[in-house]
Amino acid sequence: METVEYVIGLIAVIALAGVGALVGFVRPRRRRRNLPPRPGQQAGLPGDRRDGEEHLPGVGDDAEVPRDSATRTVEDVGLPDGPVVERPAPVLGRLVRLRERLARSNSALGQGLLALLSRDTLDEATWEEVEDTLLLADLGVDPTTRIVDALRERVKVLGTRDPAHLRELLREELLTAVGPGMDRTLATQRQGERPAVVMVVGVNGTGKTTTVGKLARLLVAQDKDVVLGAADTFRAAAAEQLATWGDRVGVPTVRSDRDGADPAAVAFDAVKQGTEAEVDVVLIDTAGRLQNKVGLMDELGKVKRVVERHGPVDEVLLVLDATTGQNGLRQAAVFSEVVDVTGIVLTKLDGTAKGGIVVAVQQSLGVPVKLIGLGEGADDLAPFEPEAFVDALLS
Ligand SMILES: Nc1nc2c(ncn2[C@@H]2O[C@H](COP(=O)(O)OP(=O)(O)OP(=O)(O)O)[C@@H](O)[C@H]2O)c(=O)[nH]1
Repeated sequence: METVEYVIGLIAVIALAGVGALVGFVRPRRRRRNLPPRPGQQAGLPGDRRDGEEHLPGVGDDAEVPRDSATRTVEDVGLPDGPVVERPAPVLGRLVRLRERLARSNSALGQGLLALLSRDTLDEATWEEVEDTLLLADLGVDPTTRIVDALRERVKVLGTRDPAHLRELLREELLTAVGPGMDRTLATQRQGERPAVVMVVGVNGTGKTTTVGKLARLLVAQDKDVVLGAADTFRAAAAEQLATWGDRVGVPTVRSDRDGADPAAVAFDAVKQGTEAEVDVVLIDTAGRLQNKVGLMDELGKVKRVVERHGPVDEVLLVLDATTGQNGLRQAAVFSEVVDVTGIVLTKLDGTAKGGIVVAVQQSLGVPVKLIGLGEGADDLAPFEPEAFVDALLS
């Protein structure tokens, strides 16, 4: 009997221990199930591991739960294709778009002349004022005398006092002075097996690098392939500045790794690479130099001669800052002797009342103004159109 009681007691103890153990194991797992789901996790999502059971991390779990979710490919996350290339503004009608800038800065010329011609009497004193207005706008003495003489004569012969008619006469005379018949085409067509080569020259700070950058955009807008040559090796930041302009429109820049490298060598390489790449145009930026520094002017002549080993330089553009007025004419004459300037770029016409410099510089050099700068914006460079220019002055 004692043995039976002993066995029953032993079974009871074992059973109690078993229940206790079961409770101990089951409780913690229940508690875990009641935890809120992790953000974004729902039942049945790939985060659930144990054969249909939800899994939330707990003390003692592996630090990392293996993922069996489909990995997203690069295409799925939509990476950008490459650097964003800008689309420059169309070339056609640029001057018309920018006419406000000209009209604003040159209102003394256009509106001033119209006001004088509309006076009740056109006496000697009034004609003198007309003359002064033209001179103040930097037209130069000869063109001013010609315009005033022609206007006086026509007003006298026609006997007109009608403002609209007088405006028309003034427009015609200004247009004649600006030279509507001059050839202003930029030589940017490929020449047989080689690209057109354009060199940009001028004194410091006139806007050469900016002009090369803007011109590259203008050519890209005409669907031309362009290479830039950073032959301004004087100013450390110039090559960087040029390359940035090029990058914006997907145009490569040939430059030297070294500051102070030989500008002729850089220009030569630019034309070589442009030829190999079969581009349409190679644009070469050069360092600013004062016209009275003989050594620097000689160096410029050398750059041109070295480039000419590949073939002729098709266009030499002299950049003149319109705000410097008559001083620009002296620069123009010296540069023209050294590198045979074929076209003028007048920059900063948005910031000066001296729009007449267009007439003066053409008159003194016999070289046409081909482009004008009308602001610091990337597309604020326009091909020069005499009619649109005069209309802007008189608007
Ligand atoms: N308002 C105005 N500013 C201009 C125009 N063209 C150029 N500039 C500004 O003129 C300044 C000088 O331009 P750059 O292109 O650096 O001149 P640069 O001739 O290359 O200078 P250097 O290399 O030192 O000789 C810059 O601040 C340009 O933004 C323009 O048409 N209008």
